[in-house]
Amino acid sequence: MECFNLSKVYGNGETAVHAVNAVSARFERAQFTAIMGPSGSGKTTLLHLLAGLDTPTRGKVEIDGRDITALGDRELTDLRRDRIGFIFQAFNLLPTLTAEQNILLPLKLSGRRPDRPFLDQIVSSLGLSDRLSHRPGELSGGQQQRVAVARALLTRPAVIFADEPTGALDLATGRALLTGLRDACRTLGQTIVMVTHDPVAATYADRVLFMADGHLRYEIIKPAQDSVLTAMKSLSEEVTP
Ligand SMILES: Nc1ncnc2c1ncn2[C@@H]1O[C@H](COP(=O)(O)OP(=O)(O)OP(=O)(O)O)[C@@H](O)[C@H]1O
Repeated sequence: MECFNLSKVYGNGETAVHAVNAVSARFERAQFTAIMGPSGSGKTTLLHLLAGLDTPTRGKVEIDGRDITALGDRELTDLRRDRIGFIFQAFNLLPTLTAEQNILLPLKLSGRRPDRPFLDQIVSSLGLSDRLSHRPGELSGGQQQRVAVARALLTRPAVIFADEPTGALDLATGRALLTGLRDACRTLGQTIVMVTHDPVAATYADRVLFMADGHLRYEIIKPAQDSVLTAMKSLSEEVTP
């Protein structure tokens, strides 16, 4: 996946906000990228533009070599369903379906058959085997989050987008989730893009992109906690006069 000169402006005239400003970046296959930056720096907006959930004011996004900003609504919906996985903080599970039905729903909607051995592998690696018949309301926050991860992985999407995926989880569950994402990236070749405020979560990624005021400012390859903290500190000092 790649984006070129991507910009998003909200509003116009004096009140215009350049939420994302001329961002170009490449996200390789099997690469796990974390996006960090101060509050309001444009992280979520960038994620939404990359995922085709929002349309840019300028620039373009290519997934699998296709310019998604040039697609019609129908094609974009198909692409999102078939090639993109989402893990958001509000897990978007359907309350009336069981965990298993929730996991299988995207495949069902696209008329594809589930790969049972693959489903079993994902479910057991996420520790959900004995929870499949539960409805979301009968699961803990961490379990619901893992159901959302299983649902995202099962379709074998080209790219998985995660917005603060560990935000609502306790430490151990959060770490398990990040390990699961990193393993999926390695073994299934998925591209992962994750917005996070947590410097420890960022160290699970292959690289961290730092945003400030809508711009991409730094890139750290193979992030360690101290290099991430140093970059965060220097950005927040720039932003807070
Ligand atoms: N729908 C919108 N209309 C107007 N302004 C918006 C809209 N969405 C976001 N913004 C503005 O764009 C800027 C970037 O917002 P964004 O949510 O992308 O930041 P963020 O880095 O994800 O922040 P946080 O870490 O607080 O979640 C902010 O100034 C925000 O107020």
